[in-house]
Amino acid sequence: MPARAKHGAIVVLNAGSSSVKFAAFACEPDAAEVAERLLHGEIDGTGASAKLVAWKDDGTPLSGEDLMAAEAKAGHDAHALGLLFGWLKRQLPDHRVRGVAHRVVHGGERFTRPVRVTPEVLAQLEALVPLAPLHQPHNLAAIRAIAQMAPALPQIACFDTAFHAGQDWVAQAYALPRHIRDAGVRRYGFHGLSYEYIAGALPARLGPQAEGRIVVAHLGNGASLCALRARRSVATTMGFTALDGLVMGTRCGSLDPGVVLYLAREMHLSPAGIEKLLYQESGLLGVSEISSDMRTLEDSADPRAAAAIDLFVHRIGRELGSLAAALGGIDALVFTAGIGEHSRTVRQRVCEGAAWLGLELDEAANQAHAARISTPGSRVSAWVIPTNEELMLARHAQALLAAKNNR
Ligand SMILES: Nc1ncnc2c1ncn2[C@@H]1O[C@H](COP(=O)(O)OP(=O)(O)O)[C@@H](O)[C@H]1O
Ligand SMILES: CC(=O)OP(=O)(O)O
Ligand SMILES: [Mg+2]
Repeated sequence: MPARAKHGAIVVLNAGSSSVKFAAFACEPDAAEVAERLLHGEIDGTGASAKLVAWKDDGTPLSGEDLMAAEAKAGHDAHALGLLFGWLKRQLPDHRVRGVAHRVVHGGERFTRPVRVTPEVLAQLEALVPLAPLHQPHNLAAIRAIAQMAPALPQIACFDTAFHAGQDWVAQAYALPRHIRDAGVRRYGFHGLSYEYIAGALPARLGPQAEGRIVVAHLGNGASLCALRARRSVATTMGFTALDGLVMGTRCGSLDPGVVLYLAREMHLSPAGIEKLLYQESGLLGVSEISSDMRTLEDSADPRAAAAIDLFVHRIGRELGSLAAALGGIDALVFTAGIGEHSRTVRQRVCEGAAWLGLELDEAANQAHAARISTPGSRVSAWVIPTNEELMLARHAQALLAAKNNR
């Protein structure tokens, strides 16, 4: 029997700090755009508490023994990702997987656009592991696991840092000696795939205002703000690493560098101990001593949970003022990612704190998770736009593969 002609598909993997999101999109070799999403899912959490869920795009839940095994191996583990990839391929019997796109958090100075992964590229990305210890090792482990299973399959790395690469020098520089800057120590910024997706989604929602002065609040387990002018990144709260800026699930956000010196000299913490403290034991978890998860904190009656949320909201307000200053004013505020899309309380408190900027919250719209949550008369509009990093990954991979085909 002649083999059936197969459609093309692109698989995408988005390994964040608290989850691995995955999806497959249909796309033909020369098409300008990816077609429909075929399936999607998520491994939420790591270790014993990891939960793995997947759905076809019509909403039908998917399951399978490999998926359960991947769950048992817990999330970021390379073997689990290998199992997951094998399972994904079997879910797509009518499709030939043409490529796998990965979110890679740090691209450093060199990678400012998506790139096909080669052994040389992988080595360069490896050197950036110290700059993104919560993410980069998992991103690269996934690439390696799939390369072992399917050595000829194109893998495409898409960078969280790339969207910010065009910022002005002043937005990127630290006031450190020049030779330190020349060694690559500067602000990079992250969550770029999310901001790029939102920038693309703005015109349909905001009309001409989309080209104005906009702050996007990506509030997930990692959290940052990005100032957009004409839909380009002008400034952002994360810096050299994804530690800077806002309070996050387990990360401290902005910190006087004198604290790091004090921890080392006076409290005798090693570099590894400081890294663990700042990346994994601080933020909402460190302040509340309860959880890094906003849902758990919002459900808790413990005053320490309330204090952690207070600090989270306070820091957003301060950083929002800073980005509004960088933009010379603000026309719109957009909420996205896990907390931004789902937490009415956080959105309400952030918007109330931004009243001085001219933002008036529409409480009913906020309660209803409406797309626009500011009043019609509000000078600054406020929005909730679900992000879609996975679609951005698929689009980048498709563009890169199509460019290769057409050469
Ligand atoms: N309904 C909800 N209410 C409040 N917070 C929520 C809700 N759903 C998800 N979150 C929060 O979103 C965060 C995870 O965001 P997400 O963007 O998925 O994370 P990641 O950075 O791993 O991609 C967690 O703090 C989680 O508690
Ligand atoms: C860069 C970053 O913090 O990513 P995430 O929010 O997915 O952890
Ligand atoms: Mg994320």
